[in-house]
Amino acid sequence: MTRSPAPAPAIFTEHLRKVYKGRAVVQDLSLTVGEGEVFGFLGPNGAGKSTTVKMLLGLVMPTSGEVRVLGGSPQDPEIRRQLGFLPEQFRFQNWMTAQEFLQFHARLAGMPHDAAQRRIPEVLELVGLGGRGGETLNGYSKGMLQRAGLAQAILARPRLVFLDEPTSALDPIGRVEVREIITALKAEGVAVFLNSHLLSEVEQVCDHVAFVNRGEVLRQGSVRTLLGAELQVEVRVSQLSPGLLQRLGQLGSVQVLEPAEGQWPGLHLVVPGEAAVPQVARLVAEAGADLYALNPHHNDLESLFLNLIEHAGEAQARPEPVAAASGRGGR
Ligand SMILES: Nc1ncnc2c1ncn2[C@@H]1O[C@H](COP(=O)(O)OP(=O)(O)OP(=O)(O)O)[C@@H](O)[C@H]1O
Repeated sequence: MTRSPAPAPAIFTEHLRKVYKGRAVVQDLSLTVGEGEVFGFLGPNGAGKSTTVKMLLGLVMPTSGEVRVLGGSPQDPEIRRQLGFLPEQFRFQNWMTAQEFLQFHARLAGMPHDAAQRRIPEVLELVGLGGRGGETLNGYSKGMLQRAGLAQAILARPRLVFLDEPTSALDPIGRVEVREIITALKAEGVAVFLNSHLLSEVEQVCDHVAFVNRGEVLRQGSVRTLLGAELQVEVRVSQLSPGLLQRLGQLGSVQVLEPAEGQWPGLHLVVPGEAAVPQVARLVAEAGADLYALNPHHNDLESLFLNLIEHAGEAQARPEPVAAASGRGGR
């Protein structure tokens, strides 16, 4: 019986750890990112995201633990050739035109000259710089530079791309375009490892996410599972009788809102799914009240993130102030 080997994940790490000056800035990091998956790596400033990316790219040696990208070592030039990287702070060769800059990176990536000549106008078009490739980079705006950086990252048709804050300098149109590029990469089977503080964007484009804080994964999973089917519903009515409150309480957890000048009495309900929404309307009508607002919305990554970080802060921060933390974790 022949057994075909399972395809290697795009990224695999186990118990990955990095210690700087006696302090573990990444600890016990175990991640798997599948081929063609868009993975969001999220955390507050200083959480260890860039250090992790550098270890995945083979630019920083882990203190301990295992890293495999595309089934091999990130130190292997054959593997590196298949990786793309857009760092947050790219140092551009400003005196070059965008075309020269991409030709330079094509040579670094070992692309044959003819293939590069065909590919460069294609990627310039893709990132919205079609017709601007002949201009020198020192005349580019911040957003144009970020687009040029993205063109560089996808130039050599990588199988895995690391994008560190790829939309930080872009206007809303540019952000939508980058999301479309990421979706197109995914459709071609390219895996994308995305660092971004723009959680609404991450939510739209990522399949899986991991939340990190102080070098540790707090939670990881598919966006769908993490956000769940649960709904938050804001309800405003002409009168909130104890009977109505009691019946609504049977649908889910209820929090009565503070009465405010000029606003109808209101409450927040957390219900298990959409089926509860028309039931709310029915119960209000049955109680003889008028319904002024019924606003259901799903949890979002931002509130999940804030919640996780807040709880992690409570658990982690108290006993060990940051300055004292330098003694912990070094092996
Ligand atoms: N070369 C280094 N030497 C010493 N400490 C370092 C080094 N690089 C990073 N650190 C420390 O490691 C911690 C994590 O830094 P890292 O840049 O990985 O965080 P980050 O999550 O990418 O932050 P940000 O969102 O602000 O970019 C920080 O406390 C940082 O000061």
